[in-house]
Amino acid sequence: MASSTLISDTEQWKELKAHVADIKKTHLRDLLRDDARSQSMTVEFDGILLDYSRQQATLETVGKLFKLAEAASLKQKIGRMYNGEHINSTENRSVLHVALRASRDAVIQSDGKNVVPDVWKVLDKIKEFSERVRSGSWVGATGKQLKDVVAIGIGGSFLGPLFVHTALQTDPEASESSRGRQLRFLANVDPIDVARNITGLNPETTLVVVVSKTFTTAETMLNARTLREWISSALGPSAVAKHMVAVSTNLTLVEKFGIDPNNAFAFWDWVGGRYSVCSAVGVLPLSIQYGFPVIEKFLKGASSIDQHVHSEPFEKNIPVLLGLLSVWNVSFLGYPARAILPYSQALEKLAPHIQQVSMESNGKGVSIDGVPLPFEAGEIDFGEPGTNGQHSFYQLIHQGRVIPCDFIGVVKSQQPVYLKGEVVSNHDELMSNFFAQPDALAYGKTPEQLQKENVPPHLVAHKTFTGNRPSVSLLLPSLNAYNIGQLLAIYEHRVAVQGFIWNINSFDQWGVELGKSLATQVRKQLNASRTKKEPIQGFNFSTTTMLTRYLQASADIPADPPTHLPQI
Ligand SMILES: O=P(O)(O)OC[C@H]1O[C@](O)(CO)[C@@H](O)[C@@H]1O
Repeated sequence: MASSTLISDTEQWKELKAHVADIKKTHLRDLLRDDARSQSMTVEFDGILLDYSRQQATLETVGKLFKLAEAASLKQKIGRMYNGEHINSTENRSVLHVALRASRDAVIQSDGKNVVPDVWKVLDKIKEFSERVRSGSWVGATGKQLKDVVAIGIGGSFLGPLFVHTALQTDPEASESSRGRQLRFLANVDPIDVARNITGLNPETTLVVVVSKTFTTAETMLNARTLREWISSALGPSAVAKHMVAVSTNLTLVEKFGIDPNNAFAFWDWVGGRYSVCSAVGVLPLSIQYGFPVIEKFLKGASSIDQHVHSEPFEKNIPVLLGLLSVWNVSFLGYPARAILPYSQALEKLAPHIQQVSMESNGKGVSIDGVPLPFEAGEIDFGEPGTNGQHSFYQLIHQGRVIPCDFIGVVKSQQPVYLKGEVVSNHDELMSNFFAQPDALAYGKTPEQLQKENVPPHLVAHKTFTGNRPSVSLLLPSLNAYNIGQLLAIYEHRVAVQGFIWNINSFDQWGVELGKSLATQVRKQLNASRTKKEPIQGFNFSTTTMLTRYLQASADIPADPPTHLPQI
């Protein structure tokens, strides 16, 4: 496909469009009778089992999707990513998060330079620094050990590390190695988030890690200044050197902020924010919390999937299959959302993280060449761990709108519980639901079945489940650092695959800029109105009314208040 051609203009896309009518005639209830079909829709790699037999798809559909992948030059695009070409064309950058978890001897080029030695230089520095903090050879300004870490960052500088931290917290090895330590995340510029983060912490024993790719993000920088004040008002300004470190691509601004460049951990413009958890963004705070050896396992898990995506034929390639099926669901079957449903409480932050990875990457309206898309790209991602979600939004998924679901299960619980006399273990109870829900969605329940059960006629319609609702199931052997890395990389690559098929740029995010610049105008107005009583100017009636009310109702706040930090 020539780069300026819309994928929707290709024969392969049109064939899939025409094929939708064939699929609409089928029901998963019938498709699932064909064991040979189901068997060929099961793929295993490195301990992970993917079953996509509950997709509204036949083997013919999958064949057509592979042809679409060919038309979209998917293999070549994946290759171009791994070769360090500037596939993020609107920012003129390579996209090389795979280099962040490559082995020490790998060679991955960006702009003619092997970037792997730079990656390992930073990883070695993190290993050394995290060991010093953990062992107490790096202490705070008053000589006390730094037991607690507050990581300040937002978006990609927050969600990925929070996901991995939450997933590791209950892993036996990780929880053992983090005994006596706390890791907190300060993301929102809301001062309540500051209050929540510093409550119960002592500046003397706290290390603040400021994480920002650009080191200009308004929320992060204000939070960084706030915690700098928290430290220096308690321990004196010179304490900042011992209590604040940074992760950024912009080391000049780090130094300007007052953080010693020796205590800064670099990453590079070829790492997108939402793909940065495997850089110092995630590896530094997580290594301080859990120790570098645990986090190295996480990187190895992600690397295993990186190699799989790059080399495995599409028929057996888990992220490619998942990506193609998502394109099928969104662009052909017209399902705009996707539910991420991990049957593991440890994965409670997976959906929020993937929400950014997916929606910031693929929520685009034009092709990579700037041509408006005549089809919808991207999807609405949301989710909750099972079984909690079952008692919340599953009603809509079962009887309301059709939402393709990702069911993620784990064979061995991080924290098994067995109670003598119970029918099954607590984890088996959880997993009973993991196995049941996909079939409930696929098969549904017919009026005939209900009548046989003597359901009163006036309730039959209410109790009918139409079924034919698609899902995929992913079964992980366990949930240790390695598996968490695998899961992360599966989702990262799946999202990229979708973008490659849609021929959009999944690696820029211009859509976040407009709101930011309007907030700058409001910030200026608030300052001018509070300090110089300047009238509100340049806003429409609605915003002017709201701003007026806000300023009038908070007129008791002094124009130049003294520094005040949360007191709870
Ligand atoms: O790491 P930074 O530069 O502070 O950016 C934080 C986040 O802000 C965004 O630019 C969106 O506003 C994300 O893409 C990014 O992850």
